[in-house]
Amino acid sequence: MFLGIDCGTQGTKALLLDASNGRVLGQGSASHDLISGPNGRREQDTEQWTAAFASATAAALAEAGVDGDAVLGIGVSGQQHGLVTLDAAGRVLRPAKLWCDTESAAENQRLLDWLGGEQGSLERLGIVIAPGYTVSKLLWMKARHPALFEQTAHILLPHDYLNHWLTGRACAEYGDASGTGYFNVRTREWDLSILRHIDLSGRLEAALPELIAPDKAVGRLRPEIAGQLGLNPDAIVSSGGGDNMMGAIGTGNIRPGAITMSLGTSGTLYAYSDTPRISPQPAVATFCSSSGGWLPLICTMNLTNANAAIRDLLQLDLESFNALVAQAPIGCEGVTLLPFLNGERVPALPQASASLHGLTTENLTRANLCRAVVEGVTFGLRYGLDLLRESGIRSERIQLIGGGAKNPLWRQIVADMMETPVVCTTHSEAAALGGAIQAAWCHARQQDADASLEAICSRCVSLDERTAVAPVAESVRAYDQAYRRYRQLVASTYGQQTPPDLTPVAS
Ligand SMILES: Nc1ncnc2c1ncn2[C@@H]1O[C@H](COP(=O)(O)OP(=O)(O)O)[C@@H](O)[C@H]1O
Ligand SMILES: O=C(CO)[C@@H](O)[C@H](O)COP(=O)(O)O
Repeated sequence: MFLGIDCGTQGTKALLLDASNGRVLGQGSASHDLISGPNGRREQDTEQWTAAFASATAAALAEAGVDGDAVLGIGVSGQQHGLVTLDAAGRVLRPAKLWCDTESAAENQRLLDWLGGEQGSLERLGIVIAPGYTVSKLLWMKARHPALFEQTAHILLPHDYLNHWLTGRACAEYGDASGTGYFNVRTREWDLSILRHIDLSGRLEAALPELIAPDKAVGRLRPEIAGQLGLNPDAIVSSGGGDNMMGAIGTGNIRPGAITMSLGTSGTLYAYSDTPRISPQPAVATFCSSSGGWLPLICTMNLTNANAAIRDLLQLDLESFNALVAQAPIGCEGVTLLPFLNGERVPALPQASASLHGLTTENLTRANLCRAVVEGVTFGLRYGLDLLRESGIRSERIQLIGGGAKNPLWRQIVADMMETPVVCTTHSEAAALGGAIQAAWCHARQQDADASLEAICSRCVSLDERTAVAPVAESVRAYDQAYRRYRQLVASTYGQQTPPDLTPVAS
């Protein structure tokens, strides 16, 4: 039995997997709050993660009716890029600064200039550092919290922090490390010089966790944690990884040929590659995978959070919101919402705010507003898919995961807007499933050095053909029109900030 945990932005999900037959025996979840502040601050208390870990795990074990002693391994997936700082005694110094925090966008620009711009960043790191990546948070912390910065003895990503809490060991693996901005994705090594540029004292280099390969164990549970969680003290903790890397494993995206799209707090799109094929497109982040290869990825910052903002404004529950989306026609009778509430990573508009266009007395309806936000966030992913395809990535189908994938209408919107068939995997909590699968792989490798991840994925991952939808020609044409309008509006609203490849296309 293996436990997969996914510490996402809005909550933690736990899943108990019988890896011998691929059956998911139990699941649990618990939510987190965001600390929002001025200038795009988005932080979270790490105590919420550990508390949510414990309650989601208890719920999964209870649903399965399984004793925690039966758990042989745990794999932790976590929201990428967040910064957790610990002092020498292992105490958390301040709330975790998250992937969606744009407060350090100016620091990111300064670091990008130091790297020699997008080209310099690509050459040196294999990725273009973007607002939200860990590295700019370090520069921000040095300026804003110098006393805490001086006490920093460990710099960890969210899932590294949870692994440290579980085992007492500070480790990192390549996939999540590649989203820090101080890691070379080609050579899979830390890039020390950017850390030295931030701080000459050597403090940051000394605070780096040890890198391990994705099939290696971080260690075993600390006895007090095993007791607290009611888990087997001999259970191993696998390397874990970023939620997208674990989502790739949990959708079987460990060989070239598939594209996974996640509709979570963020919108992501990624495909496995067995070589570090660095995309010349700055928006495509060629991260490492947590299965031995690479994972070119696109991430939009505003997705279900933007839906939630409109839902809250109109005081709607999820069901009523989805019903209103279904009532409005494609294109929302001319209403377009550019959903960049907290700046945006793809398209690269870190300083943008959201805007609403095309309102008239006739079309200003709740249904059009609800649909306009769903269309607006999905257009960002359409732009991302075009960039991924321009980088040479092909796939005949999109595998859809994340909370939003549960909505059949959104699945059809994705199929029509991307002009590509869509299908969900049987288990929508793909990142938690990926964690459990990786733990099973790591456990198997301890007995047999050749144990294959592919064999476990083929037992545990399947597509749910009942969710399969194909694009409808008439809708594809209607979205194409609406997407042209979206591009024109981005260009006219954000002017010179607009990425050159997002300028309007001729009709
Ligand atoms: N049926 C649905 N239709 C639309 N959105 C949904 C549906 N079910 C869940 N969601 C949204 O999915 C989001 C959570 O997705 P999830 O992938 O768990 O996020 P994260 O991992 O970022 O915490 C929530 O904002 C929720 O409103
Ligand atoms: O920043 C990225 C990817 O680069 C995000 O995808 C985060 O990893 C957050 O994920 P969710 O909470 O939306 O799952």
